[in-house]
Amino acid sequence: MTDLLIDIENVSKKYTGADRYSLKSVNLKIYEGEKFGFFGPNGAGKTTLISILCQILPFNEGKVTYYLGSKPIEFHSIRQKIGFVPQDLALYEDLTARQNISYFGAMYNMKSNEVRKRSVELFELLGLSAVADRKVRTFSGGMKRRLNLIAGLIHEPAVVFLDEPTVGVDIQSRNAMLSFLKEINGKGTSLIYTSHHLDEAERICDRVAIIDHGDIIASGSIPQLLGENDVEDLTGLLIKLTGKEFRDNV
Ligand SMILES: Nc1ncnc2c1ncn2[C@@H]1O[C@H](COP(=O)(O)OP(=O)(O)OP(=O)(O)O)[C@@H](O)[C@H]1O
Repeated sequence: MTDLLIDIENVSKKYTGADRYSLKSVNLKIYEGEKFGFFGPNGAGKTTLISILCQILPFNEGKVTYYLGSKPIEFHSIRQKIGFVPQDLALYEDLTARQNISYFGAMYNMKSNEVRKRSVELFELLGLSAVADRKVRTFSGGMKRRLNLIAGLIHEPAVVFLDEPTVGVDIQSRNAMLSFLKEINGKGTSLIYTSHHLDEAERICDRVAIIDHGDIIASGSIPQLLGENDVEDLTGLLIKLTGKEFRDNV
């Protein structure tokens, strides 16, 4: 087993004014170099958990410990090594793609020549070289998603949190994004990911956790969970474990 990366112990979250917990005593260990996925119905708690792990959101109870080279480390010491690709696009529509990435690079304290060099590589890999000097507001949804991915990865983080990174994109964009994520994972970047595209998850993830009503109801490798539950794929697993009822109309 590789080194521990994040240890989540009894983490609970109740939003201010809410009458129930969005996460209920969540326990989970994530290891260095993993491609780890959170899956579950709408409102299950995936974004809440990812936001807590990125320290964008506080939690009420429990503990999250981060590790580097198997030693516990304060989050602020590894902040620069963390990338976040949010579900809501974090882009400036009136800036060009290149200007957006320069902004994110500066936010991560990168030198401007470093940002330039890396953005040329990433624009090429994700098919944005020809439009790098166009304003983002002229971009298609797929182009914006690809740029959103570059924005979260420009500083070559060791760990990347991705909250539905491919929502609303076509097969071509998705394919380019997934190949790119696999490539950086092959070079050592840990990926912590959530999506409603379960076929995509099957391509990407080593291990998964299924969340429902703020509880982790199963976790393990995909083959292990499919075998234990006697189902063929992640869709079958999710339906078996979380049922067929709608969850977002309460
Ligand atoms: N700011 C907030 N204030 C109050 N409740 C919230 C807030 N954000 C989320 N919630 C609630 O917390 C629960 C978990 O929401 P969360 O967005 O984490 O789910 P999710 O699994 O990411 O859902 P989806 O798949 O729809 O994105 C839901 O019941 C949601 O209504």
